[in-house]
Amino acid sequence: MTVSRALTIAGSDSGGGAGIQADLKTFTVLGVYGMSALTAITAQNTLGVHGIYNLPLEAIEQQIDAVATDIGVDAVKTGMLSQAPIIERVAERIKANNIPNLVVDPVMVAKGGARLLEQDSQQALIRHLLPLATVITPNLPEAEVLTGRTITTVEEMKEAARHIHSFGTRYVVVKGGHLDGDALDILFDGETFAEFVAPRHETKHTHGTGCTFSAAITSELAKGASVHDAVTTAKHFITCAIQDTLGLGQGHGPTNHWAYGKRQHQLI
Ligand SMILES: Nc1ncnc2c1ncn2[C@@H]1O[C@H](COP(=O)(O)OP(=O)(O)OP(=O)(O)O)[C@@H](O)[C@H]1O
Ligand SMILES: Cc1ncc(COP(=O)(O)O)c(N)n1
Repeated sequence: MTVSRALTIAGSDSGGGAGIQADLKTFTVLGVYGMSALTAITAQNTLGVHGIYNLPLEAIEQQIDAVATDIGVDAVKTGMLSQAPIIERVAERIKANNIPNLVVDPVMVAKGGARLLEQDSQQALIRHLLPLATVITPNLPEAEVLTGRTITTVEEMKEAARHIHSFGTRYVVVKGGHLDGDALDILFDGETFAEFVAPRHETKHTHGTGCTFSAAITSELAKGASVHDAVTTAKHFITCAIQDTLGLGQGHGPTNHWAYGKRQHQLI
């Protein structure tokens, strides 16, 4: 039996809705063997982030090298990388281990408002990580930071995708979760745009949607899918996960990682 292998390089969310935990759940549901390299431990629940503890660069490097040199990695995603030295070290180890199919989720601020990427480190993402990336998946506030422009329309999302593509990333997905109306995401491959639309579901339980979406893209790339097909599956996965809410916690609760599998099962 051949198994596809995916690695997440991200922070731990003790509440289980975002970060490493969301990624590993997504990998498992999509039938991919999941591995992790932790960059930080957060004390977090649905009400917010209560503490952030970055791991030493040495520990981050050893985790990436350990899995890459033995088990192998078919696709990798990055999530919370909170400081420029962490970004630089992660980029260096991805390159040194020749890890293919890099999906960058440029996590900057948690839903509750806590800063997960230091402001003076944003340029390091552009300089060190984006040129290595197959796909980058900014939400609107992240796309605004990366481009220095305000984004309020689909046309402006497309302009932002063009701008971000010029940093060297092969594909750009600008997520429209923060706009009003349908949940519309744009995929740009350097020449053409594709749109992925789902009805907006009115819910406060959207903690970790970006992590889950990018982990689903990573899973599909690990299995050999094209970027367009990977985004199609990821959109379906996250739409199911948002619609079939678990209602956990007193604040922004997690999405439902089982929902996509349940839906597929019902279709059989
Ligand atoms: N209320 C909603 N209903 C349906 N789809 C949504 C909703 N909110 C977000 N989405 C979709 O979820 C995916 C993630 O987008 P979003 O903009 O929420 O990412 P994000 O802000 O990075 O998430 P997070 O910061 O929570 O990790 C996108 O495909 C987006 O269109
Ligand atoms: C460890 C970690 N990684 C990523 C997020 C972003 O998710 P959200 O924006 O939904 O809070 C988070 N809160 N925690």
